[in-house]
Amino acid sequence: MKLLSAAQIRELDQATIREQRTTSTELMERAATAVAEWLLSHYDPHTATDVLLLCGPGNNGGDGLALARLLYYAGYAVRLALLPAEKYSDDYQHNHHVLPKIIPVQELATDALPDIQPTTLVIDALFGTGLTRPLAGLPADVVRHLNASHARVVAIDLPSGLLADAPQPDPEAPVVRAAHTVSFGLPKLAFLLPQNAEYVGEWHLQDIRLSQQFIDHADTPWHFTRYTKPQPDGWAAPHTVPQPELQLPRRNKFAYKNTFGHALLLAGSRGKVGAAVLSSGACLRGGVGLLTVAVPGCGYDIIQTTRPEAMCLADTQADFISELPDLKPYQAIGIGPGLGQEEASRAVLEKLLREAQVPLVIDADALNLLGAHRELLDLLPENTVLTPHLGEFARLTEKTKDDYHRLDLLRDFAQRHRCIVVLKGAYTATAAPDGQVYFNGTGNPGMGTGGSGDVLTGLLLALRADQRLDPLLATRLAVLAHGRAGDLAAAHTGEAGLLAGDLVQHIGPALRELEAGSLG
Ligand SMILES: NC(=O)C1=CN([C@@H]2O[C@H](COP(=O)(O)OP(=O)(O)OC[C@H]3O[C@@H](n4cnc5c(N)ncnc54)[C@H](OP(=O)(O)O)[C@@H]3O)[C@@H](O)[C@H]2O)[C@@H](O)CC1
Ligand SMILES: Nc1ncnc2c1ncn2[C@@H]1O[C@H](COP(=O)(O)OP(=O)(O)O)[C@@H](O)[C@H]1O
Ligand SMILES: [K+]
Repeated sequence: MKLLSAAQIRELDQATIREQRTTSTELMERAATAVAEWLLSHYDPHTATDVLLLCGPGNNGGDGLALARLLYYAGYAVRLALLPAEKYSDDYQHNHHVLPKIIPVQELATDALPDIQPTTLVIDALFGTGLTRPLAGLPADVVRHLNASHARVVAIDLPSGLLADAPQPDPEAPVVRAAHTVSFGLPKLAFLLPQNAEYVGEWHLQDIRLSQQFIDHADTPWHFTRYTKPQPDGWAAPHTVPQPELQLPRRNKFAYKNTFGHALLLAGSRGKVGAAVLSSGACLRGGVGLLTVAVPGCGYDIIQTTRPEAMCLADTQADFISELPDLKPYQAIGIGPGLGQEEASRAVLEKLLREAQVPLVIDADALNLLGAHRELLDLLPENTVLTPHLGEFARLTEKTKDDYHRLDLLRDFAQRHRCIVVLKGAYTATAAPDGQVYFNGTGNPGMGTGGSGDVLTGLLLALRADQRLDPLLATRLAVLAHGRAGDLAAAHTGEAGLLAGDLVQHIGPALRELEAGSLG
């Protein structure tokens, strides 16, 4: 699904109204109803006995007013605190007019801030996508007061004070710290960045039937991929995004192992042969036709014992890789997990970049070697896949000012070097050579454990060797399936107990789901 800018979201609202011959008032009612439904399924009116709605003067505040009415009729004890302003949006005024008179309303002032107890459920409807400047004066006082209360906050659309698509111009200005953000239709770029996690909390999307036609035609470099469980009868909600062609093709009855390719993995050094074990396991479970693992001498027996399905080439050096095998047999080559940064291994990497005629996957120490020898970047063959985590990415580029700056660097790097960069993290961002960026919605914090990245490299290598998949599809599928394997594994082990080896065990089921699954 696409991520749109604040300006595009405003146009989307207008397009929806035009296309569906509805009114902005009706659209606001849909939005408020969607939030009310979410609240009803998360907070029982009998236990949420004090619900305070903070409303600003625009349509976000209008959502809050409409929601107050709906919650009142649903049996919640609601009260309102309104920001005074010179002008209010039309729909705000409408919803103010139709508010049941019985709901207590307070006008906010610096010396009249609302009573907020830790047990109060606060709905933040101060500002949404219409924020034009950092919060100051009374709105800032209200937000500071709210944040100091430690009450549970549910933000409508966006935590107030946060921009949907850009860094905060004034880092000192306050932003609401929400436990939950309930947003409409599409996620916002701001939700996916670690620097905003403390404000956004958990985010949730509610469908309000925004114009699919507008979304389909909207121009944006940002995309979000999540896994949604297929409905039993193949039914998909009408206003989820059209199903992108992000499925693993089923295996043809007469497919032979050549179809799935012969991969070469160069991995491991003394003390880090485990990385080669994990990565090769993932490659095999990823469905590769044949796998050869090149390891230093010390890794030979280990690979032969733990991965009988793979062939193994032992380097003449015992502790690190110093030789590049003959590349002719292979359809894809991966290098990096546990490699170490010996000069001889750097030379192998350079030779590989100069000689390889097939897809490459570059990870871990191979990335660190590229960072330390930037002249090698000019040798990267087109569509090479690089899989840095944040630290490796900083070594490849520069120290970043904030998450938005990092995204700029990411797009720039992929475009300049004509390669695919998988920037790993909670919402792994895959940048394509054309500057498009795909955030991944699968995975969990249990995957923050040694070896998880090695597993991704192996899986990616398998899908890059698969002759049926193009480079970007293979990469996006691998990232999606890797996270999904993490989610399936965590269902058994819990997040804390998750090991990278568990990811390997769940790659098969994750890929099987993607064969039949639907994605949005
Ligand atoms: N459109 C639709 O049909 C639908 C929209 N929906 C909802 O509308 C929301 C967007 O509404 P919106 O565009 O009215 O903007 P909103 O976030 O309420 O803020 C604008 C107001 O705040 C003011 N203001 C801004 N910055 C300020 C500051 N720092 N300090 C003080 N004031 C500041 C600004 O005043 P001004 O800048 O003119 O001074 C203006 O009065 C969106 O997030 C979603 O919740 C849903 O109902 C679905 C249907
Ligand atoms: N909080 C999280 N949510 C989702 N995925 C995560 C999270 N933390 C880590 N991961 C995933 O786990 C993997 C960790 O990779 P990496 O940092 O290279 O680990 P290692 O070097 O130990 O193999 C990446 O694919 C990353 O996206
Ligand atoms: K808000």
